[in-house]
Amino acid sequence: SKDYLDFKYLSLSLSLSLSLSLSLSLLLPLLFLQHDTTEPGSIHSLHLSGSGVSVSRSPPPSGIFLSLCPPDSLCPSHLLLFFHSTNRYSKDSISDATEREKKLIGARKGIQKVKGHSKLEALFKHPLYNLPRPELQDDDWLLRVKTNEHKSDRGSEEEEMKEEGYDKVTWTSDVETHPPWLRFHLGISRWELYNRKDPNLAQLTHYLATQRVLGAVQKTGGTQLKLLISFPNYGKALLKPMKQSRDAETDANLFYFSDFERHNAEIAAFHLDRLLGFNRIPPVVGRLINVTSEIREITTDHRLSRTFFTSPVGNVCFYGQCEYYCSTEHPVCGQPHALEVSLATMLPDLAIAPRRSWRSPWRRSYSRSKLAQWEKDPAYCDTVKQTPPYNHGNRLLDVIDMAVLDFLMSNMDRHHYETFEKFGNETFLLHLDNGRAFGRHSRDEPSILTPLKQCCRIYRSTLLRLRLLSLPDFRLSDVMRESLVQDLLAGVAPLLSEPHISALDRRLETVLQVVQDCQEHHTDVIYDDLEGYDQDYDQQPI
Ligand SMILES: Nc1ncnc2c1ncn2[C@@H]1O[C@H](COP(=O)(O)OP(=O)(O)OP(=O)(O)O)[C@@H](O)[C@H]1O
Ligand SMILES: [Mn+2]
Repeated sequence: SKDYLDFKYLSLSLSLSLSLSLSLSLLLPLLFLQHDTTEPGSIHSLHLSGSGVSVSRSPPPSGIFLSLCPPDSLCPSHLLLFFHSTNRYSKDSISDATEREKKLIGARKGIQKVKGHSKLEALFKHPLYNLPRPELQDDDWLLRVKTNEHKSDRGSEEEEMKEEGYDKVTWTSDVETHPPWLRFHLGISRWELYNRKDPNLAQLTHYLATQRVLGAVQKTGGTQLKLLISFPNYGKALLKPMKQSRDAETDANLFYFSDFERHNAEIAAFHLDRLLGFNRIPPVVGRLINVTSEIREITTDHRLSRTFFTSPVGNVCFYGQCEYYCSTEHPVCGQPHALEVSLATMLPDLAIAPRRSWRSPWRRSYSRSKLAQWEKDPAYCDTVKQTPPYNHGNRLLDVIDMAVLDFLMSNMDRHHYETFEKFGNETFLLHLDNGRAFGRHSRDEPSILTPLKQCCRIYRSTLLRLRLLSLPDFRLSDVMRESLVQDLLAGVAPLLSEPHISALDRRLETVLQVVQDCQEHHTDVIYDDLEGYDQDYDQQPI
């Protein structure tokens, strides 16, 4: 029997408008097949076709993946095909982890014992966090392993596969066979980046926090230093280093576009987004990295390695090459080797799952002197409402969700957001790049809420969850504290200082107040996305 992997957009996004034969002759010398022949199910053929690449192999289909390496990755060629036969993500991966990490895991277990009256658990049990999900069709998944194609030439083999359970469900939810990052990719749908209840999420964060670092190179794109880290089993993560102490508040005279990126903001943003019920930020974990053994000694990136030096007090430092803050004056330093970093799960490669980047209508001017249009025109939302894609569907409401998230964490740097091209305009918005959040706790930035204030529109489900989070039993600051403690790095130091955590409650009150003010002056403020569900969510015991 045969299984087909078929990534529709492959040839398109590779810009291989060349003929098939030309593509074949160009690509084949570049192919590196990495296949563990001790595992069952060897590959017996490979097809390049107009619609992409498909692979057929003998059963059981315990795992095949095809990956295209970005230009700035460690791949030895432009195109790599990886074939995961099975379970190379070994369960004893912890044994790879350092002693230090083991200690951290110990610390985390200690924390888990305090369960029983967990506000976080109570929150996630609430019906508002367990809404019926729309049934997903084939094209609602970002990546699908096609098993029903070529049905006619399969015949009885197809039946056989079904009997043995090798249907789509097996491919996408069999937690045993794929490494966690791959299961994460296969779980991305039109409406959310991950399912909060998917047990793979914990495995994915554990994987990021403990797997051996195989490679570290600078990631191009963006303005500040970040590294692309690679792990065994081809997992990858985006690393942002710690640059300033936890308690440092951003200088009030610095413009938002001059602010440093914060590793803990990336981590905290992931937790906050999940607590709001959005699930639109790729999982991010904190980790201590040894800058010498896990970056300097293994990197193949000379532009990076030549920026290493030892500071006057004997710490190993580097600064890399980038537009902002990549100089001797702004070093990233270990103590003497250990450095706190954030590691964000990488989304599927752009060649497999292209994304579209959208300029935010409420983007700041990124100028010291100019105001943006939205700052000058109180009726700005009327213009936005008439402009595609905001004139149709839920896009405006999604931007308002994003503004609420950004206001709570005081992120002024949301110049763009992204969507997966495959899903067109009917899809969730990715909230990437949160490094400039949580800069100041003593001040709120009201202008971040402008989309909500000017449009006076919000999803009912979002509003109800915000109200829930303002109640003592689910208080946002408390669930945030509890959620952040799950990160291994919390064993080193709390990921957010208390003033940042309590600022969340204050800002949440402001959001609710803005909605109330809207309701006093407008009808139609609340968009009822819960219509048709039989439960009365307002009446839930709280
Ligand atoms: N988890 C991720 N997986 C894949 N790509 C990502 C991920 N996070 C960010 N990116 C991509 O990398 C680019 C740069 O990342 P990021 O925006 O965090 O860096 P930055 O230096 O802050 O950028 P900028 O200066 O433009 O704000 C983003 O535009 C995004 O497309
Ligand atoms: Mn940024």
